[in-house]
Amino acid sequence: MHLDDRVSDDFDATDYFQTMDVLVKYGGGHIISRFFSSLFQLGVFDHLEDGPKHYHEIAKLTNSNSESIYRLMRFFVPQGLFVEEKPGIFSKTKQSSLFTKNGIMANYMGMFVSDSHYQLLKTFPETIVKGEGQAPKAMGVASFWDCFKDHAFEQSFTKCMLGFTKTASPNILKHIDFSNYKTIVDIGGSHGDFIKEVLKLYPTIKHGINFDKKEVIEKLKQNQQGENQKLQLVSGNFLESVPRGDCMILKHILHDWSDEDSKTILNNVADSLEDGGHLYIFDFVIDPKNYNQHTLMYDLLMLHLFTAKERTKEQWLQLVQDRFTFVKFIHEISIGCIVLKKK
Ligand SMILES: C[S@@+](CC[C@H](N)C(=O)[O-])C[C@H]1O[C@@H](n2cnc3c(N)ncnc32)[C@H](O)[C@@H]1O
Repeated sequence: MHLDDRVSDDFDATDYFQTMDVLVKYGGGHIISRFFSSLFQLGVFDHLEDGPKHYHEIAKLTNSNSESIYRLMRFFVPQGLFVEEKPGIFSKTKQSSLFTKNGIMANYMGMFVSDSHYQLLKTFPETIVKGEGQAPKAMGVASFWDCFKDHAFEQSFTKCMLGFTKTASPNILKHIDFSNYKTIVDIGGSHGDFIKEVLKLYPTIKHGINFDKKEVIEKLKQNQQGENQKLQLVSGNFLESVPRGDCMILKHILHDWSDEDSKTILNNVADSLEDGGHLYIFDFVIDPKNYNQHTLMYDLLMLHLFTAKERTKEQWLQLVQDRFTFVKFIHEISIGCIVLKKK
């Protein structure tokens, strides 16, 4: 090796591990993803639910090689997925329970590690070159939402969103008081889980409307007989109109849409919002002084899927200013929350 081929002389152990971190996390993300999905496929998370177990027992239960399963589980201890309580004895954590076969994140996880998701990202470099999302091209559709014509896809997406909501709802409900509203409308409410939680917590709310695309609402109607009498399932297109209410929710909606389409949605919301009512937008807020990598990952995913984006505080304020007055950001809400009043 020539001397010039080496990194500089002050490249020390810290630099070495930082480089390896970058390599493993970004270059080798797919490697770790396969490790993780193996745990999921073998049902390792499920087997820890009823108490800590020695890896020999996990190996028996999953029909696996003892030493291999030990090494796989050990890999995820630093990530906080398991605790190795005593040598060879592993216990579950808050995180591992979410990834059991019926766990809240199981569907999300299933989608992330599926071959079709890998396929979907093959066109990502083209997205960057063109500045327009090429995921629909990789999926063979004109727009991502066309995939909903395939019921299996729609169901799997809806279950993913349910996982997202289940993890975010407790934090949202802790920081917002919905008690003064009469009619709450969840626009693009998908599975309807969020509005059901709100109705359960606030018996004074008279009416809840879960509004979404026809494909989503029809499926919900088939499965939800005899549920909450106050909950109405309404189908439609939020680019055309939305139902009336004094509390409007847009949760993980506007980050799927360009500024132009978002303004159309916001106009329709303003037209249907009762005087004195509020709009709650739940979407990430990019803080350039404190970047959050999770938010920035979704920003790129939104670009790839929808030619859309996550927004900074300033971008949000500019987007809503034609029809809404800014009330506040609720910073305690992990997924971001902007509260607005109609102008
Ligand atoms: C990213 S999901 C968010 C779901 C839900 N709000 C949540 O946070 O879990 C976007 C939702 O918007 C719905 N959607 C997409 N286009 C729509 C349209 N034109 N009219 C009504 N709903 C639409 C989708 O069916 C989907 O349920």
